[in-house]
Amino acid sequence: MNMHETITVNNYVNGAWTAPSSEEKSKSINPANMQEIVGLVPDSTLEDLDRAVAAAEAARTVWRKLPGAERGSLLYKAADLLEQRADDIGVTMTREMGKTLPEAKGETLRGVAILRYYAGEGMRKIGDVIPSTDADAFMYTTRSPLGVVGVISPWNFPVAIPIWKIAPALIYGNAVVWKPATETAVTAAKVMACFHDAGFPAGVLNMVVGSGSVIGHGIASHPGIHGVTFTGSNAVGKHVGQAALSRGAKYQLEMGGKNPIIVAADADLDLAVDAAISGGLKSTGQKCTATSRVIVVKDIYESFKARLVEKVAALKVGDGLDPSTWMGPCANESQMMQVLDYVKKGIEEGAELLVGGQRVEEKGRTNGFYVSPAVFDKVTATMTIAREEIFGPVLALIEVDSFEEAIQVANDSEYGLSASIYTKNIGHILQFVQDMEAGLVRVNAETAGVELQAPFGGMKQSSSHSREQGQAAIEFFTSIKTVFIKP
Ligand SMILES: NC(=O)C1=CN([C@@H]2O[C@H](COP(=O)(O)OP(=O)(O)OC[C@H]3O[C@@H](n4cnc5c(N)ncnc54)[C@H](OP(=O)(O)O)[C@@H]3O)[C@@H](O)[C@H]2O)C=CC1
Ligand SMILES: O=C(O)CCC(=O)C(=O)O
Repeated sequence: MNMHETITVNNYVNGAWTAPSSEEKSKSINPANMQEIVGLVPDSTLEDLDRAVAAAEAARTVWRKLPGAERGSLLYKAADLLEQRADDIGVTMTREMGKTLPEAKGETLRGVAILRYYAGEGMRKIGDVIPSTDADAFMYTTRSPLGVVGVISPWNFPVAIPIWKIAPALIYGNAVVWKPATETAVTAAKVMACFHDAGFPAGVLNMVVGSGSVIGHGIASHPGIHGVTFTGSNAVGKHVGQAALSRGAKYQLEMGGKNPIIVAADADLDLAVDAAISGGLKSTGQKCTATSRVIVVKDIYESFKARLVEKVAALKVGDGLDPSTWMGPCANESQMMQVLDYVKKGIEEGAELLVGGQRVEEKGRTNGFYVSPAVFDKVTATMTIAREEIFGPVLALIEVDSFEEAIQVANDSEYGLSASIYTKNIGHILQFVQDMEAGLVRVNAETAGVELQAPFGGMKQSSSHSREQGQAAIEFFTSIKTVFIKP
């Protein structure tokens, strides 16, 4: 396929690519070069959504009654196809939302591994035998799928996040209606094509592309959708949760983070600097698990800061398809403006910008949404850049007097998604693990980078307190049924 072909995206409903009922289309543009149109993306209507929900409703009973191993074999086929197409899908992702090609391809292969993991779930246990007080009775638990599940996914992991929602939904016997982020609808269509070519029965998985306010809201409020799983911003997540709750549907929300890395006095400084950079700036800081608060104990503050600034200043910003690029552009103009606004606010509130934080408009990069990675010094816990999710390449350095103060500052956030510490002190490690209010705590490792076989989710405002991925996913995508049988 020509790398610069403009792709027209359609919906996928009842086993077929389907033109939406509205002719309206928006352009998906390359954030590294806004003149390049990657795709034309439909603005579907509620009529399109209704068709997809009806198709899922019609398909769900036969799908649920298939043996888990048969559902799994289709997921294995989809995984093989995704693997075969990983180069093309990686390039499409980079062109559509800007992350570098190695990251985009790595994410696609992570999608393959997630599909294979959940394919295997079709052969694993779904219940327990529980002794009854009645000696003649047999009591056990089994699991029922929810029915039709709505998946609302964001643009920052356009392959991995939808797959870690769709794959468990399907393997546990649900039918799915998926609304991908408009920003990455072309990538989504290529993922959808893998499921289509794998031969899933019509109606089991449907994709409707359209705006969040129409199709996303439509999914959250649709009486034919029994469960909604969402990843994205806090404001939208809360709205989705409320809409689902008000009609008694199950919901799961994964939202923002303001993730801290604590650098203790005995940390290996080179490793800690690399972790702050990788955790905070890979994917242009556009991860919910991105490091954004770097909390450093005073003894080593100056030497950590000097090493960090030197390395950040040397990072190469550019088109993610260029192999020499370390960090790509922001995913779109509004993300870039959001980052620049936070930089401005940081300066206005008294933080000192040590490096970066500027729009990059040098030769060859005038057409993209490039921002140089930023490091702020003299950040206090009350400043906006220490409290709100920036979702961009900005690190806020916070100096503390002691390890105890570091933990207290790290917990001083409405979010609680991930947190990391660099130290060799076993006492501090144990205290960090115990006291840190976050769903994912990592010791001598960066804040980002979740493993597909482990539960993932946040505390406080970062999630609806449920967990995704690993075997934890079964809790959302099924209901427990307790069975009591007496002869
Ligand atoms: N935690 C995370 O992983 C993510 C966090 N974010 C945060 O959100 C900010 C904004 O990014 P943005 O893409 O706008 O995130 P949103 O929360 O708006 O988007 C996430 C998904 O929700 C959909 N959506 C939007 N509005 C509604 C609605 N009213 N009802 C139901 N669904 C809706 C979007 O559709 P559409 O694409 O059509 O808008 C998209 O599919 C980022 O700067 C970042 O702070 C963003 C992405 C991921
Ligand atoms: O850190 C990761 O690998 C996952 C991040 C994530 O889930 C997100 O940004 O939404």
